[in-house]
Order: sequence, then structure tokens, then C-alpha cells
Amino acid sequence: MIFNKTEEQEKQYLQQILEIINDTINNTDKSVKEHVDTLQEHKDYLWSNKDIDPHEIRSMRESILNHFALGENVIDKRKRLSKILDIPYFGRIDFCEKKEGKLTTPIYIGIHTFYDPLSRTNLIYDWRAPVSSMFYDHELGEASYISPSGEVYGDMSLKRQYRIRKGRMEFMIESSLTVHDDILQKELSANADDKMKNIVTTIQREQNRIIRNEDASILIIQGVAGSGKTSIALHRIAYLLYALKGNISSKDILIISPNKIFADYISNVLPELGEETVPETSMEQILSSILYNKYKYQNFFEQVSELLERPTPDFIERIQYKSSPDFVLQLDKFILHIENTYLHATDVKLNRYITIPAEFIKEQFRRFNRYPMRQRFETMTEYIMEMMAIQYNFSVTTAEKTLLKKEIKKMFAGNNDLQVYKDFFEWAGKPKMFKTRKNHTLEYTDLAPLAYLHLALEGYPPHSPVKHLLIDEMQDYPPIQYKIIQKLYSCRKTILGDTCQSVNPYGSSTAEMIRKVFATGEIMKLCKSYRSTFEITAFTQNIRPNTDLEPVVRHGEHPRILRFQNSEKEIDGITELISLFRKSKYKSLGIICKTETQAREIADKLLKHTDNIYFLSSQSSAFVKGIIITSSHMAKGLEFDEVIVPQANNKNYCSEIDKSMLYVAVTRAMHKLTVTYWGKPCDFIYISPTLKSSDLNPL
Ligand SMILES: Nc1ncnc2c1ncn2[C@@H]1O[C@H](COP(=O)(O)OP(=O)(O)OP(=O)(O)O)[C@@H](O)[C@H]1O
Repeated sequence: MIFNKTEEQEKQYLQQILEIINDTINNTDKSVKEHVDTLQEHKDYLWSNKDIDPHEIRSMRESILNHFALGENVIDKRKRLSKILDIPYFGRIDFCEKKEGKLTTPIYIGIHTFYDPLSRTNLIYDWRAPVSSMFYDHELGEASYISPSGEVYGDMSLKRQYRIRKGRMEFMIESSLTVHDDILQKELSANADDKMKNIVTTIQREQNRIIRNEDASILIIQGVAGSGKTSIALHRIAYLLYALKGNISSKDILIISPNKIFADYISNVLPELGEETVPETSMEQILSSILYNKYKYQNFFEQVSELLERPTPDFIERIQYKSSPDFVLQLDKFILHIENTYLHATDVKLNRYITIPAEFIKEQFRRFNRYPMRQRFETMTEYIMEMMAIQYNFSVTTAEKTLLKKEIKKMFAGNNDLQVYKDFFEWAGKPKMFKTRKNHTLEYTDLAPLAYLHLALEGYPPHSPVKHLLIDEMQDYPPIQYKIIQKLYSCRKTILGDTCQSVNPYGSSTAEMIRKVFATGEIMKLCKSYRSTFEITAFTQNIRPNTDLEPVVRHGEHPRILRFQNSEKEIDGITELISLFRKSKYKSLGIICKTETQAREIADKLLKHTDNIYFLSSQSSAFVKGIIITSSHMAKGLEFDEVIVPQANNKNYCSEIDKSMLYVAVTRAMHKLTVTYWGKPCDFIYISPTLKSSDLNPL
């Protein structure tokens, strides 16, 4: 006998569940009110009784704090329950454990657990619960899941998916498959939001393996464009917060994200999954704060812009040199060289009678080699003084002690980070590899090695409280930056990215390179691409073929390549495309240019013809829905219903880095893509014979 066999029965059951949830909400409201009343009573009592004895005050204080904490708990529960009212559950499996006397049990799966205290049953299971994993991993028939007490085997006899919105069941699908294709197609065909959304109802099996991987201490996800890397990494965080409850909370997690826009864009996923937003930072912030924010430096965005707008072979060479794994080895050798040669010891005359010999000082520098070099002076001084006192039976004054410490510090030639860093290039025989810009501004590639040397000399900060580190866009960070991360954060890590989307082709890292830096790590691949229609994906594959990529078959319009007579006509054409977009069903349009300068120029021109266009610069911090004009670099990680890529001529897009930018731009499109140009089309775009001739004729 199947529980709730028909759709009608399921609908009635949904109503019952909603009633129970509503009752529970009413009870929590009562409970909140009781807590508020008690707190008020305590407050009144304290106000109206001036001579209360200290014991009573203390006990009352404890009671207030207690009520407060309980009250907050109840409020959290209330928030969760109100969310459940909208979509109580999205899936169901019927499972019978292979054990005598066990019955088939329907398991309803939602974003949160719902336990009914009256019937003492779990009416809804959290999607992260062990039993729920079968929903994502198994088809009908034999199934198993890993419970805290071991693997549980059984038979899965039914699998349903529901679409419930605002407490109303729109439809249900019964399926033997893992996640039914129709539901996935519906989700993928929906319009883009101003924030990344959760995908809990349609997580795919290969994605679930990554989310629930608790074994890997360093998990490296290499995934093709639109494969759900970022979404999956965030779901993984939500999963770990659930599975390791008590050991880890959201404030113990740190996300290293490429920029503020991206951080804003992904900020909704965890709250949607019922978790707090987690702290976020950027690689630049980490590196600069190691150096006490003392140096002016070209930021990563400026480095990319320079590579796109005015690349010089020297600049490229400097970036390449400092981004190789070999460079880290060289720095390590140099640190050893500092250790062996930077202390130029001399005799120190403490007073008329006592002189500390140079050789003795040198010996102490070596003796304390477990301390970072700049941290040894104090300990060496203490030790030397102690030895003096024992051997010659005399005591030194504080002034003499201070003098000795000062003298030892002076003997060390590595007290200035920048000088040491410059020395490195002399030592390596590559003085041309270091160049500062106007006003002593450092190049971006120098920030990490400088910080690395600083840490080697000064010592690493105490153990970081971060328990899980998430690094997105992993390909953009060179090995030296990972080396620093490894030393700063010893915790578990999830690192994700796609080498094909590097905006830093002269300094990018592959999954394999990253694993080498950490000397460990599990690489998991995501090959299915979900974001774009089949036609758009085929187009992007012509720009940068990736044999790993497997598109999800969802059809849409063919991308269009529009040729114009000149740049003015191109602007007119884009204005026309914008007005067509405004009349369409789509909600977001990204006009993605190669550089920020180009984006700004086009934005200025377009704004003469049309309004409500937002220019997103590297300084922006919030992502907005609507018509956005931006650079490829800023668009990384984002997505739009429709994308227009202007100026795709062979002058604008001609180098390897230009190709990366073009690839990033076109892979942002979900449903519609138009590429415009005047002059000759760039060689990276394949003009397919299926294109209508009107698409190519000059307009
Ligand atoms: N299992 C899934 N169910 C529904 N949608 C999915 C699924 N997996 C991925 N998507 C959708 O695919 C799109 C791409 O996801 P996401 O941005 O996480 O991918 P990514 O690999 O980080 O992309 P990129 O590297 O190109 O920026 C999003 O719209 C996401 O909602």
C-alpha cells in the first residue's frame, strides 16, 4: 500500500502539514511573548527596587540572559518555520530497510527538518540528512545511505518530486530517475536572479558527491563553465555546517572571493539554505594586511587591465617568472641564504670590562634557529646575558641589555622587507625582474612574494581560527599565493575554478599545480554544463574547445553575430537590441566588453539613447538586476538571461588573453547571446553556416 498514492491525496497531505506547521508557529509566538513578558517583568523589578542585594542581582542577570538566549532560539525557529510554509518539501522517497520487521517509510525532503512534537515524528527531513542522500544518489531499487552507525541497506520503492510554491502544489512528478529531467529543465529555463539561488531541489549525483565529501582535507573542484562549481561549493558549506554541527559554525568559515560584486552575488545562497552568511575576504586583502597595508600596489584588476590594454613583453615576463612553481623554490632557497649570511656579527663592547665576541653572537643566532629570524634578537640577548652572569659572575644593567639587543638587530641585514626582496633579485641574477611604478607603487605580482619573505623573517601569526576555507576562481592565483594560504590556514579547504576562464593567463594555476603546493588534495571534476542553452554552449566551445565539457541539452535560439558598418551603427544596433530585450520575457541583460575602459565608453554612448543602464566597475560593490554593462573580468562568476558582446572584431580580440576574456563573456549567457562587431570579425568566433545571412550583412 502506497501512502498518499494519488496527487489529490498528496495535495490534502500538504494542507495537513501546513496546518501543523501553522500550529507550531502559533505556539512559538506564544512562547516568544512569554519570554518578552518575563524580560519586561525582570526589568521593571530592577527599576523599581533600588536596594536589591548583589546575589539577587546576579541571579536575575543570569535569568535575563537565559531568557534572552531562549527567546532568540525561539525567534530563529519561528523564522525557519515561516520559510518552510512557502516550500515545506520538494521530494519524497519511500524506503524500506533490509531488516526484519521494518516497514516502508515515506521520507519527505525539504530545506529544513520539521519535527512534530505532538506525533513525535519527523515529518520533513533536511536535504542534508544522511537518509536524504538517497534522493540524489539512487534510482528505484536497491539503495543505501551512510548513517552515523554505519551503512544502511534497503529498497527504494518510490521517488517523487514536487513543485510547491507559496504552500501550493503546482505539480508532482513520479520518477525512477535520480532527479527528473523535466524539473531540471524548468529550473534551468527560469530567468536569472539578482542573486545566485540555491539548487537544492535538483542537485545532480556528481554534484552531491562533492557536497557530501567529508574525507578530503583539501578538495579541488575543476569544473567547466556553468557546471555549478560555485553553487556546489556553497551547498557544501551548508552541508558541512549541518553534518559537523557543534564543531563548526558559519563564523568559522572564510570565503576568498574575487571581488565585492561576486561576494554580493553569492551572498543569498547560505541564508536561503537557513545558514548565516559567512565571512568573506579577498586575496589582496590577505596579502596586503600581512604587510600591515604599508605598500601601495597595483591591484589584480589593474594588472589584468594593463595586460589587455598595453601589454609589454617585460611586464609579461615578470608576471610569468613570479607565477611559476619554481619561483617559490627559489624564494625558499633565498630564505636559507638569508639565514646563513645576513647576520654580520661584530664584537659588542658592553662596558669598560666586557666585550661580547662576534663569534659568540653568531653562534647564538644559529642556536635559536627555531625562531623566525627577526624574533631571535630578544632571546639571543637574554641568553647571552644569562651565560655572562653564570660564567663571569656579574650582572648587567638594563641599559646594557638594551644596547646589546639594538646592536644585534643592527647586525642583521634583513630588517627591511623591501630591501630583502630587492636583494633576492640580485641574488637570483635577475635584477630586471623587479620594477616599481610611479610613486613607489608595487606591481601586483610582487605583493605575494614580498609577503612571503616578510612572514619567513617575522614569523607566522598564531593559529588561525578559520575551520574551513573556500577559494573561488582558483585558476587566478599563482602558486606563491597558495603557499602563503597553506601557511596561514591549516584548516580544511574547498578550492574551485576553471583553467579555461583564467583572466591571468601568464600567472594562472591548474588543479594539479595547486595540489602540488599543498602536497595533498583530492581533485574532483564537474563536466556537465548547466547554465547555457545547447546552442550557446556549442558556440562557446568553438572559441575554446574543452573535451571534458558535456552540455545539458536545453535548446534555445542560436547565438547571433551582427556585423555593422561602423562603431556608431554598432551603438545604434545595441540600442535596438536593448529595446528588444525590454519587450522580451528576460529580466537581465549583460553587455560585456573586453575592458572596463571600453565598457565605460559604450555605457556613455548608450546612455545618450536610453536610460536605466547600470555600469558595473571594479569599484562597485552591489550587483543589480536589469541592464548591466561591464567588463569580462567583472562579469566572471555572474550570469545573465541575455548577453551582448560588443566590438568582437579582429583588432579588439586577437591575443590569448583576449580569447580568455571573450570566452568568459560568452559563457555568462543563459538563454540568449548576441555578438556584435564592425570591421573584420575576430578569428575566435566561428561563423556557422546555420547563421541567417541577415545576421551577417552590414546594418
Ligand atoms: N543541479 C543543478 N540544478 C539546477 N541548476 C543548476 C544545477 N547546477 C548548476 N545549475 C545552474 O547553473 C548555473 C551555473 O552555476 P554556477 O554559477 O554555480 O557555475 P560555475 O561552474 O561556478 O560557473 P562559472 O565558472 O562559469 O562562473 C547557475 O544558474 C546554477 O543555478
